[in-house]
Amino acid sequence: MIELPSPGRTVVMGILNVTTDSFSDGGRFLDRDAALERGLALKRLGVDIVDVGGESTRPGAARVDPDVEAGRVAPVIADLVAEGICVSVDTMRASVAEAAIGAGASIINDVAGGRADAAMASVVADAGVPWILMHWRSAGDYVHRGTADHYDDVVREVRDELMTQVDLAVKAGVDPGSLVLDPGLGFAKNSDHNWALLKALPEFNELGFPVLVGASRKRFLGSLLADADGEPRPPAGRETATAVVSALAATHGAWGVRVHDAQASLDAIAVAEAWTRGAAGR
Ligand SMILES: Nc1nc2ncc(COP(=O)(O)O)nc2c(=O)[nH]1
Repeated sequence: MIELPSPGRTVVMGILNVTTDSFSDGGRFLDRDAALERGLALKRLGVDIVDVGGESTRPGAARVDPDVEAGRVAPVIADLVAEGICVSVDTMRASVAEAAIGAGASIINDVAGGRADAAMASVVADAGVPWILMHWRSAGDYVHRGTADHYDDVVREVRDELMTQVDLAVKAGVDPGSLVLDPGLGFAKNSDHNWALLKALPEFNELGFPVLVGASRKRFLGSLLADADGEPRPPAGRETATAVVSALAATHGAWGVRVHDAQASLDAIAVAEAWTRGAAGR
C-alpha cells in the first residue's frame, strides 16, 4: 500500500496541467520539457505532490481521447518520478490511471470519484495507491459543468454522496485507508455552494478521511473580488484569495490543498500553522 504524504502540515499539491485549454494555465506545459521544468520548479518550492492532468475539466472543455490523455501525462509523470517527485494523476479514466501508475504515479486524483469509469476502483485496488474521490454529481458532464446542480442542502448532499462513493470503492476492494475526499469546489456548484462547503470543512473532516481543498484561482473567488462594475477578478488576480483559502483550510484541518501558485500557499500555511501553535518552530 503506497502511503499518502504526511509532512506534519497541510499537504500542498502543485498543479501541472498538460493540456491545451485549462482555465488558467492551458497550453503552457503541453511541451514535455516545459512540463518537467514546471514540476522541478514546484519541487524546489517545496510542494509535497505534483498533480499532473492531461484533460481540462473547465466548463465546456472538449473531451480528450483517452490515448491522447495518457500520451500527455505518462511521459511527464515518468520524468518527474525519475527526479524523486511524488506525482498524482488527475484523470477520470481507468486506462489513463493505469498508464500513469505504470509511469510511476503514486496517487489517483479522480474528479469523478469513480463515477465516470466503473473500472477505476479495480485499477486503484490492484495497484494499492491512494485515491482522491472528488465530488462532481454530474461527473463527466462537461456541457453542464458550468451550470450549478440543484441542492436543498449542499453540505449534507455532498457529504452523503461522497460517502456513497466511499462505499462503492470499499465494496470494490479499495482500502478505505487509501481514500481522500474532496468536495469538488466549482464542479456544477455555484459560489454559495462553494462557500457553504468550505465553511463545513470540519464536518467533512469528521467523516474520518483526509480532505483535499481545490479552490485555486476558481471563478467563485473571482466573483467575490469583483470590481465596482461587477466584473469578476481575472484568474491571475486570485492568488491572494487562494492563499487565504489555503491558510484557512490548514487552520480548519484540511489534509491538503491543490494550488497553482505553490509558494503563496506554502507561505500561507506556514503562517497559519505558526499562529495555531503560538510559536515559530514546529
Ligand atoms: N481533486 C481535485 N482535482 C481537481 N482537478 C481540476 C480542477 C479544476 O481546476 P484546474 O483546471 O485549475 O486544474 N479542480 C480540482 C479540484 O478542485 N479537486
